[in-house]
Amino acid sequence: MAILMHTSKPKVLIPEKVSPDGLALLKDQFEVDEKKGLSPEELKSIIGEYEALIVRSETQVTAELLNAAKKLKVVARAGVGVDNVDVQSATTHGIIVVNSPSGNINAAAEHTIALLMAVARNVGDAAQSIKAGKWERSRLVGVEAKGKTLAIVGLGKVGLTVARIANGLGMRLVAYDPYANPNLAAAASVTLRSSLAELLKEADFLTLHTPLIASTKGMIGKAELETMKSTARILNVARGGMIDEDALVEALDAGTIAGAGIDVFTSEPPKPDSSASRLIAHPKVVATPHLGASTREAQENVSIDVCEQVVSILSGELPRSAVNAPIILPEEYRTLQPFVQLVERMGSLYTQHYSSVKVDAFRTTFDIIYEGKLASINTTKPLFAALVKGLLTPITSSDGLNINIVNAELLAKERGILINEQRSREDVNDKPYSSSITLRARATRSTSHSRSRAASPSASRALKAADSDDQIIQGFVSGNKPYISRLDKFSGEFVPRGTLLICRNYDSCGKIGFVGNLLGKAGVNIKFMNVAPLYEEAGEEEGKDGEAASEALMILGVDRPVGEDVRKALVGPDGMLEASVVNF
Ligand SMILES: NC(=O)C1=CN([C@@H]2O[C@H](COP(=O)(O)OP(=O)(O)OC[C@H]3O[C@@H](n4cnc5c(N)ncnc54)[C@H](O)[C@@H]3O)[C@@H](O)[C@H]2O)C=CC1
Ligand SMILES: O=C(O)C(=O)COP(=O)(O)O
Repeated sequence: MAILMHTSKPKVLIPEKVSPDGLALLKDQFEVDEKKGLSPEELKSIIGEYEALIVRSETQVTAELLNAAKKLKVVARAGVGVDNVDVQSATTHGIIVVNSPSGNINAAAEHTIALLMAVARNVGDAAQSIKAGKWERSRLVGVEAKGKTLAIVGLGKVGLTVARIANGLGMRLVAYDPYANPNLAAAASVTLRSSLAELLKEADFLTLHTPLIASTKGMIGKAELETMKSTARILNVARGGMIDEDALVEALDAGTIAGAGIDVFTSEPPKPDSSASRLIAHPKVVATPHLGASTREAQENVSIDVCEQVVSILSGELPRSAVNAPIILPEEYRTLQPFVQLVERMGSLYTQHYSSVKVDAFRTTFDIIYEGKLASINTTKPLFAALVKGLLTPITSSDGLNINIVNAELLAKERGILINEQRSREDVNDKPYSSSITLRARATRSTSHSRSRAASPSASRALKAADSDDQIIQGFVSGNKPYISRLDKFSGEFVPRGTLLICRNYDSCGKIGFVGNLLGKAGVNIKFMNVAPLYEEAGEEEGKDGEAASEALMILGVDRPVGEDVRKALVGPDGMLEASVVNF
């Protein structure tokens, strides 16, 4: 079987300014191309070479760009908002989108407070005036934050951080967020309002902290502005497009809104004569060029956060903050990660071993049984994906198929693979591990539903009842290392790593010498060898001389790939019954 290997380092494209702190993590393993100022056409023409793309808010990651991306496995957004990424299209292509959900929250919240104070005390106007040689003390009298009502729309991570800082300024805090956690709101001294209309009426300062989505687009328009106090000031460090820029300019001109501090615009950078440009030019507006996340600290945080995730994804591990995949809790992540590796290797061992010993041995109906502690975890989706990846990667082109938690279910279905997930409550207290996994390929196609989660009373009872023609692989994790503990009817522990030669033979003298001799002639060194005897319930078979003979499995770790000619030469009347070569 052809095993595909990368001959060159995977490539990562960074078309924007991303802090070098994270990029340093990539440079050893990947080819990192920082290419700023690319036009959409230029980006499209080169994206096909890259496995990872790291962006901030300026690069538009469109469906058209993703269509041109032949090898892309991850789009990493070094920040929070993914409104510049076509996440749906990425999902369709099996491309994981990750972001840094908390790396720049503090920066965005502090910038909001900076704008609040700047607007309250006319800092922008005063700075320009004094630089122009003026001394306008009476025109530039401001207002205090203390005692004023800060109305927050969107009480998520940034909104809550703004609330906590504003609480320290002595502001009265109210918020509108239909999905807010009331306990977190109360702990931050925020009173929740049940409608936006109610909130707007009482705002001295209004600040927006929602994502730009259908329900927030244009949420502050002419009609909303008209319900606000004429002394109210508006802040936006979330996204352009949530406030109608023309309506705000009109209200500022008419004096029905007192001022605004704006960091984000409908077009960035603003086009000349656009509504964004008019808003920026307005004397009552303090404007900044999308600087919310632009602190050294935040850029370092988000860069390290997403680069670590790029490394994880390109190494076949789970990302921490996938936008288009189920979120794995940190404690679950720690539990699952070694099992993800185990399951992927079990799947890969299955495909490589069985299709090597018998061409048509690959089956499409599998039971995967989680036993012990693993049986009580909430989500097994990453394990399911790892199994599909392990099963299919050895028989597909690694460039053509990018299997991950986003698309595994769909790909399994497309290939007619049924995976029936079961949880066994069987006690594993007498074992040297707390969880184990059994993969069973059924001899006949079952009608069971893919990803069904039937709880099985006991994995070993289920296996005892199994068809003798079922193919079985069992494994466990110990000290974070994956072990295979059973392969078919043989039990014996080995680590699925490097190149393994797996031989089935009658347990008689001279077999080890036979294999060693042949491998030696082929220049292959044996690094280690394990012998796996028959599993306790498996019976003995008749040897070639008619006597009852016991079979055993020999697992040899070798230092280089074993050619198909050598593998074939190992099998014969004086040698092995079967031999397979497996690469991890
Ligand atoms: N200017 C900048 O450089 C930065 C901007 N941001 C932006 O700030 C915004 C908030 O970010 P996070 O706090 O991290 O997000 P988050 O997801 O933690 O919070 C968003 C909140 O908005 C609420 N929400 C959603 N729809 C709503 C609706 N229709 N009405 C009221 N509330 C609604 C949600 O329930 C959630 O609590 C995002 O748009 C993000 O892109 C974030 C960092 C830097
Ligand atoms: O994280 C966000 O949502 C931001 O808006 C920050 O954008 P930036 O990375 O500074 O282009």
